[in-house]
Amino acid sequence: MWKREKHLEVTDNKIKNVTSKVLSNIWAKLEQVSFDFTFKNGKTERLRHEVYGKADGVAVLPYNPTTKNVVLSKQFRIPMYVAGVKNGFSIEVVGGSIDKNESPETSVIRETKEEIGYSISEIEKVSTVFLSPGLMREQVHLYVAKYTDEDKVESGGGLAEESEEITVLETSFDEALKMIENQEIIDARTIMLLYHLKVKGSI
Ligand SMILES: Nc1nc2c(ncn2[C@@H]2O[C@H](COP(=O)(O)OP(=O)(O)O[C@H]3O[C@H](CO)[C@@H](O)[C@H](O)[C@@H]3O)[C@@H](O)[C@H]2O)c(=O)[nH]1
Ligand SMILES: [Mg+2]
Repeated sequence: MWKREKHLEVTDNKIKNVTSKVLSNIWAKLEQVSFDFTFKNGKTERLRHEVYGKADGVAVLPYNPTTKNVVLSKQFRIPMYVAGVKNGFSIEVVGGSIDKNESPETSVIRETKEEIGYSISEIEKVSTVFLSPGLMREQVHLYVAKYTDEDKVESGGGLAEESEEITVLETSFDEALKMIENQEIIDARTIMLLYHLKVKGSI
């Protein structure tokens, strides 16, 4: 199982007496964490902060170096809708929450088949990132993966039993980059992975 090396030495003397109270635990857990924080001037204060999260997540950008295409997905995102953005429809990389007892790699392969119908095997790790460090404890493992047309084995579209309705969107890499510039793509994971391919010159 993936584990980030913890840098406890940095915070050892600054943070003490960490306690947590669960405020809500329906889909994910919302905790109120209390802790003693010692400021640079030596003063210590008891602080409280809300932290939200479920499991960690994965996201993957499949790319085809021969056709210079990438495969994205389009789906309704209620948090975006509530924020008043783009009618709530978001163009994104494949991704989701890691199931219990699943490795990030197995999760990437499962989500790719469920959401866009591709069977991928050559996955390449890019990074593990926090998307909203002031709110979320979730860490998202980011990947890119080469695919060919032969890897399309199912229609995709997401799981009906999870009320998912996903449109598969195969598009040229250049077109995807333009969609970042014109704000059609505003999901951070998607922007990171498209720019990763560009910087590395992988496509
Ligand atoms: N987030 C969320 N999802 C819910 C809820 N109730 C049901 N779901 C359903 O659970 C499924 C989750 O699908 P995934 O593919 O696993 O996740 P995702 O929504 O694509 O991924 C996003 O949310 C994950 C947490 O749920 C994150 O781990 C991931 O990084 C990303 O932000 C979706 O069909 C979603 O509608 C809820 O209260 N909250
Ligand atoms: Mg998903």
